[in-house]
Amino acid sequence: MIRARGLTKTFQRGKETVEAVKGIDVDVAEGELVAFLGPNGAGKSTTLRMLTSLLTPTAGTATIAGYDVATHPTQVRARLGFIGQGNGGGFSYQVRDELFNQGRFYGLPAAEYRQRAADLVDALELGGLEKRTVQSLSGGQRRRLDVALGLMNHPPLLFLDEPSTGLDPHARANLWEHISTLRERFGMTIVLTTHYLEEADGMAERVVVIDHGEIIADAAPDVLKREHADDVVTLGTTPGSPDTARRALAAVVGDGTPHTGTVQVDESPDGLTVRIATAQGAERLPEAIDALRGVGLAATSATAKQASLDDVFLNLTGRSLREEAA
Ligand SMILES: Nc1ncnc2c1ncn2[C@@H]1O[C@H](COP(=O)(O)OP(=O)(O)OP(=O)(O)O)[C@@H](O)[C@H]1O
Repeated sequence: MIRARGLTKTFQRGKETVEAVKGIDVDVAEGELVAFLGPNGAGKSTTLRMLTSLLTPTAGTATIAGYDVATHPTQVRARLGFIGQGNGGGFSYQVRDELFNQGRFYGLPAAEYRQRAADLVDALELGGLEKRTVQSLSGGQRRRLDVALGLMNHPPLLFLDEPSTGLDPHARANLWEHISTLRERFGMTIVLTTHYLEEADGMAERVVVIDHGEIIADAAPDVLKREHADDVVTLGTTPGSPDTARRALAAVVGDGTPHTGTVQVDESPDGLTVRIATAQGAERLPEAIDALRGVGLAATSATAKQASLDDVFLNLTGRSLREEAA
């Protein structure tokens, strides 16, 4: 559905040249739900705007359903819906008129745009709001209207630029539920940008991590976490020798090479605190407790923290996405 090679965009800001996107290669297959994740200014929006033909690439190529974005923008636009950051429609218009206007814009006959508007009002739970003005809607309702507007032409491909920014957690969860339903109902390919880690983790099948205009990782969230981050198991034990604990755990955790895990033991008068960074931490926890018991150390507390996409970003860049997004 999407194929980009060496996609590049530079902007001139006064005398300074900003390399917003530096030669991105990316493919998106039909039916995929892909999240572009990265901090502010990473180049996510610029990439999306090139893929939607809104911005001409400085170098490289991108095709949508086989049509080049630079040479065939009309064919490209006919196949996609684009929901930018904070569209909102005309504030003083009624919801229903906004939807109808969008249908007219795409040249649909009246019977058809009325039917589509009714379907989308139903799918996005905008029922009862049709006669309200856009400005009177809540943030979440307005975002759902944005999505409905983007879907009036029944695009096989939908781009959403930061769909949930500014929404409270409840409205975000609700919007996601609607996006999933729409995807099942209309079988769309969806590409979105976000800087919410949990959102990319929970909702996307594939995450493309972008930093400083480059793709630094591209895989399913679970694969990214397995390959680039460790779970952390923390155990408290009764007092004893840190060296004994370390030796006992080496058999469980491995030799400290990447992906086999590392063990750190701190001693205090109350006992030992053991920190094990390893893949599949929760599964290793019982083994670790058994190994310690075998050398006379009883566990007094135990937690297993799963690796997150923030750990992935931190390990790849040395920076926390959580702090940058805050
Ligand atoms: N029209 C423009 N003129 C000059 N610089 C621009 C322009 N548009 C974007 N940039 C710069 O390009 C870089 C990438 O911006 P972009 O908006 O693509 O990032 P982003 O990852 O989408 O960030 P955000 O999450 O804040 O939307 C930034 O340094 C930005 O300041």
